[in-house]
Amino acid sequence: MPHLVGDKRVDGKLIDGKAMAAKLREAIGEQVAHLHTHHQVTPGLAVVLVGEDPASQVYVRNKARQAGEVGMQSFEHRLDASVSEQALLALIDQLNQDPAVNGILVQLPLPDHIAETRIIQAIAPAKDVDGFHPINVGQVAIDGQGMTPCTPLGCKLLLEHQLGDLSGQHAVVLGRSNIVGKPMANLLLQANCTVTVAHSRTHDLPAICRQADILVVAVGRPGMVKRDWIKPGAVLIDVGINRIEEDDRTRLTGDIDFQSVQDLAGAITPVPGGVGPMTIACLLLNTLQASYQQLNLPFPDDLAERAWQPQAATTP
Ligand SMILES: Nc1nc(=O)c2c([nH]1)NC[C@@H]1CN(c3ccc(C(=O)N[C@@H](CCC(=O)O)C(=O)O)cc3)C=[N+]21
Repeated sequence: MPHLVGDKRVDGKLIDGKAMAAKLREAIGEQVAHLHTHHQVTPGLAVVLVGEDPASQVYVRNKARQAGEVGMQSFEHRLDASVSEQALLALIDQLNQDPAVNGILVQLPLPDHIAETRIIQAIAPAKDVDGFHPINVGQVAIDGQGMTPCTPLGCKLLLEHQLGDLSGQHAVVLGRSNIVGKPMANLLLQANCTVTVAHSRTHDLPAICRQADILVVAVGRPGMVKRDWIKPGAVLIDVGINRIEEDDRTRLTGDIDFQSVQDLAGAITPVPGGVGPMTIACLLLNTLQASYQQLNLPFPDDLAERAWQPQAATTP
């Protein structure tokens, strides 16, 4: 049944992040080919993994593989969990200097003996495709022009595809991490939403969430958001990726109790197949953008929008 969000009609459907990410990667691939043909440049992404966390290994492998699939060069650096902060800083310095490397991602979390903030601050802001460096955080907060963190960027693109202009919508962001919640709130504010950031200390979370036309949930608690937290017709973005051991196998589930809210929502992202694939596609988008900027070429800002048009046409 159709619902109204503000004055916009949405229709209770799944937001297919996996399909949208595939289209976005296709458009990125065309742009990579263009750079190669006309500027003899192959964008390069360096991914650094410290330690052997199995989930991180899967993500890093996926990032490197998808970079290759769009025609980028990927450089994987795997370091032992016991590596010193100094050695990691030396590697980052080397990647900062390397002209073949346009983007650098250091997979988080890092082992306890390494100060994450020091590592993030060592990455050249122009190559910081995660958008975690204070220069980029500040620039995104000021005017949205900095390198934007991949997950919030992916969520914003999904929302704009669903709703068009987001002006005047009440967006509630549940979670206040530096990686998702805070940058998400800044992006939504930039897009003219009225933004509420709620978190574990917020009084009466359900009542706050019920006000949301747009609800972005990034708390890491499986199924926390229930049916009575939802305004009918709201667009729901589930950033949570929780691994649940069940009947001898691992199941992925989000922070929203999907079954209970599905028919009430205007639209909702599934887990898996929602925000996750868009996160990786946006990492490639940022790497492409970093390459353009390092070459002083104008970046086609509407790339994602065009990727999802019926007859995806890419122009130089
Ligand atoms: N410096 C840094 N940058 C990151 O962007 C970063 C990070 N560290 N550390 C870990 C988190 C996690 N993350 C995910 C990306 C894609 C999926 C993804 O594609 N998920 C699939 C399922 C994949 C699966 O089966 O596990 C989906 O939701 O459909 C998930 C998680 C990026 N992270």
